[in-house]
Amino acid sequence: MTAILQTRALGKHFGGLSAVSDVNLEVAAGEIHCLIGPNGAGKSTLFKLVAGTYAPSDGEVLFRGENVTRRKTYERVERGMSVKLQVPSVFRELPVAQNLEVALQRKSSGRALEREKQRLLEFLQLQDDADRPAGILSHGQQQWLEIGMAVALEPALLLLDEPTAGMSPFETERTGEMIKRLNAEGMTMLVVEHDMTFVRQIAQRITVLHLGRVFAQGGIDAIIADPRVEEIYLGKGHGH
Ligand SMILES: Nc1ncnc2c1ncn2[C@@H]1O[C@H](COP(=O)(O)OP(=O)(O)OP(=O)(O)O)[C@@H](O)[C@H]1O
Repeated sequence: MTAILQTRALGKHFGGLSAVSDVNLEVAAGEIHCLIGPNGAGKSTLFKLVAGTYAPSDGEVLFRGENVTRRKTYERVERGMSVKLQVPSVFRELPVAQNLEVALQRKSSGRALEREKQRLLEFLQLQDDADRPAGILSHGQQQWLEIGMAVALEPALLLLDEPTAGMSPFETERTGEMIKRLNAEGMTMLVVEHDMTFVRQIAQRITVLHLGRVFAQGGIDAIIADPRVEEIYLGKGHGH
């Protein structure tokens, strides 16, 4: 397995609270890797450590073989990471197409940019909304637009924090299809997600966090069949 992303004994504490401890995560090039776990397990904190939003208290982050632990988010983006956070942060006043242009300008210009913009609008099924302000799109469409803006950077690794939060089952399923299509084209994904139906739809490998630590790791079938994983979701794992 070639790991595109690795964390080594990664930890983050906030004062006396250990949000993430001793996490060794490996994301293989080409896979869709989901990060799951009960509320407060440390998923968002780990995500922010990988993205460079937080500096770790302990340990290292390696991306494409390079130690990026001290690198800022934009430096990680320059090296091929792209991040979509949980809350959509599109430019609400700007038309949908122009939002994509802003992102595409980092990689292309002229006719190539135009072509790529059309391709993305189609991919996101937002062609009919291209000239409307992004702020009037539905919540789900805004999430898609933001995925499109992250994808515009042509990342090797796309980080998605709860991409289906607030979506209807129909929108959730379509989001899964989009993610699988991007993955089939070669993009590696690390996805934090609560919705297990969605995780089943997309995940190839899963890391389960519990109380800030890696609780289980493996293929989707093994994780779903693991009674210990079910227990922590039911809350029985607490206090031991
Ligand atoms: N900025 C912060 N300052 C202090 N404590 C924090 C901070 N961020 C997270 N925590 C704490 O760290 C722990 C892990 O939180 P985190 O948000 O990473 O978990 P999570 O698995 O993403 O949870 P959820 O599924 O509810 O989003 C929690 O106890 C949380 O209260």
